[in-house]
Amino acid sequence: MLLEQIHDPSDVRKLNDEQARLLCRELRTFLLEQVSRTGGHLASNLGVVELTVAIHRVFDTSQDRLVFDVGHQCYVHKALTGRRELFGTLRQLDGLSGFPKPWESPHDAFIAGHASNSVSVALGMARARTLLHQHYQVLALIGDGALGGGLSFEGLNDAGASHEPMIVILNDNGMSIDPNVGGMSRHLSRLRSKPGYYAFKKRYRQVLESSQTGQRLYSVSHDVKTALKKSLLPGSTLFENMGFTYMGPVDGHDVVQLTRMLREAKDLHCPVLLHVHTVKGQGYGPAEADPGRFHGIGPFDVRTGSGKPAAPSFSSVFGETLTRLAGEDRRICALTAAMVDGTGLTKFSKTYPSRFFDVGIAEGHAVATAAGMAKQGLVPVLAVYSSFLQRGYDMLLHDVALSGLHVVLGVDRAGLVGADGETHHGCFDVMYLSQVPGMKVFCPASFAELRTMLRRAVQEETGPVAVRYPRGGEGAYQEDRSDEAIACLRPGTDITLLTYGTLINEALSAADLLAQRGISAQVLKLSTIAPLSPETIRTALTGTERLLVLEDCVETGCVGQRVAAMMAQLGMAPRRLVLKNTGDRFIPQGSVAELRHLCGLDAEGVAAAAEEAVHEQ
Ligand SMILES: Cc1ncc(C[n+]2csc(CCOP(=O)(O)OP(=O)(O)O)c2C)c(N)n1
Ligand SMILES: CC(=O)[C@@H](O)[C@H](O)COP(=O)(O)O
Ligand SMILES: [Mg+2]
Repeated sequence: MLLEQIHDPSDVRKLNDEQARLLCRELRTFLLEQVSRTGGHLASNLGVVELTVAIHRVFDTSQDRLVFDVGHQCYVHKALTGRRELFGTLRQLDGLSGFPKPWESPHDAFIAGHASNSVSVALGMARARTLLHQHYQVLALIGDGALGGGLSFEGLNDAGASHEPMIVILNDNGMSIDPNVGGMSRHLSRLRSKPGYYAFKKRYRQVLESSQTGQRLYSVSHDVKTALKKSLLPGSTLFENMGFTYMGPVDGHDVVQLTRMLREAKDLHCPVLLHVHTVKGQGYGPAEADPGRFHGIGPFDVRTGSGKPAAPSFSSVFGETLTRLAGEDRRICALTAAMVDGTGLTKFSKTYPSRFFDVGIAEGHAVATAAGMAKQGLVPVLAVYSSFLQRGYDMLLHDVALSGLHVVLGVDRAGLVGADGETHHGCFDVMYLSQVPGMKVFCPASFAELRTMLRRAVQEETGPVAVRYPRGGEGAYQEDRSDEAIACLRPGTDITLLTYGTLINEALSAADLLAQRGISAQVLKLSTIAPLSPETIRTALTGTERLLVLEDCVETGCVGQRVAAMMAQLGMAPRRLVLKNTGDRFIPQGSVAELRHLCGLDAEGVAAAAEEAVHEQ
């Protein structure tokens, strides 16, 4: 196999065109074999096989800087940069990351995970190169979905006018996770339908430059050039108008043509945008037919394309409940920032299409537009992953909270998410939501509680309100005690275990373990983590000598710190306080169970910490 002889990208640079084509075929087989075993972001990677090989034929990523946007499409790059043999550990604890990680390889120029920052980062690198008098190429590889995010426009706006030599490679497959949306997406689809655009433009330049009249005309003035271009090339691209040299659209599955175009782009020494047309899932029938399902997929059977059927999850319960609520109130609208299926909104989108808005990868915009809807009398419900909502923090404060608007947030993927790792864990929302004045934060611990809390958030609340829930399903706790601000699920005398959300399952199991060790643990469950009422704290925690607070968020700003401060202010500080959380650090990838264990948030870890606290004098 040719792939087995590729130990380093320098081996790719030695390949002739025929060998490059063969390598692409082998890489597709490799991706299918590997990802079908481990799960991962398959469809996007199948789509960039030729593009990645072409990049490595032209550039040396140990020196040149290749900045991935989102980074979920980096598998081929990893396979070609000495990490092929690690694919059996993909997205597992201590294994190969599914995203670029500079600490994994010098070929990974920058960390990635969240969309739309690549042009900005690449421009920063290009500026550093120029100011430090260094000589390397800078590339940003961005998908059409990520291009729709506002940050991309800020990057393009700056980069286009910068004159910095850099190449933005736009991987346009017409898809985000779902079909791409928005005006930019339409602009791209119009460009895609003119595959001869770049070739025609090149010919037109050659013709003008070769005749004397043409040369005179071409060099007379910018106005003449622009007028000529406009008359000959109606619909010149937004990118050109921003200051980029536009190349494309080029067939993203023709490795030879791609190589040629990249070489041309490299020689231009200015901001270039290379528009590449690819097919998401290319070369694997089931993924081409259903790229959304194969965007991020668990292990599956390559022959049939089928995997484990989806189990009920907090997201699916959220979507069902919201669809039901929307049937009762015509003011209810659902919004998503490009995560229709992930947030459980597929059914809503089909049942109430006129009240469903996929705004693209634009979380800040989603929050602000929800504010506008709320101000004018609608009840907007934005379902958004916790880590992506970080993008909307200012809009939460400025556009929603300052006016006390009734915007409902379904904060999905709260807490540890598992295999996506550092960039995707929802470990910050507890802190940043709790500090928004007027924000109420509900934390369901079961599907039943999610149903009740979402109904309450939509129908009874009047200001900003968030319902936060994790990735996946519920545990053994399936009751609905959401009416109680603090529910006592188990009485005990030696120590109180206080928690919220699905960590209640770990707390209850820890109490069982402690009982076996002769320790009596009280287990309390919070329904709301913001605001926290001093009265509730006083009533629930009176007489508690030892308190352990269990949470899957960072420590600074966690509920435990707030409860402790409140208790101190009430003059009832516990004799011993233990805060169990993810700490002030980034948590790596792994299964949720492994990561809970790593952070001491599993039953065993909690029991051990509680036991130590009880035995401490
Ligand atoms: C800020 C942010 N919002 C949402 C996501 C989730 N997300 C990951 S990939 C993706 C689609 C990206 O589409 P595109 O850039 O076109 O890449 P493709 O998968 O089509 O190759 C989305 C919405 C994210 N990673 N970051
Ligand atoms: C790359 C990315 O950001 C998304 O595809 C993310 O991996 C989705 O995560 P879920 O699997 O939790 O929906
Ligand atoms: Mg795309």
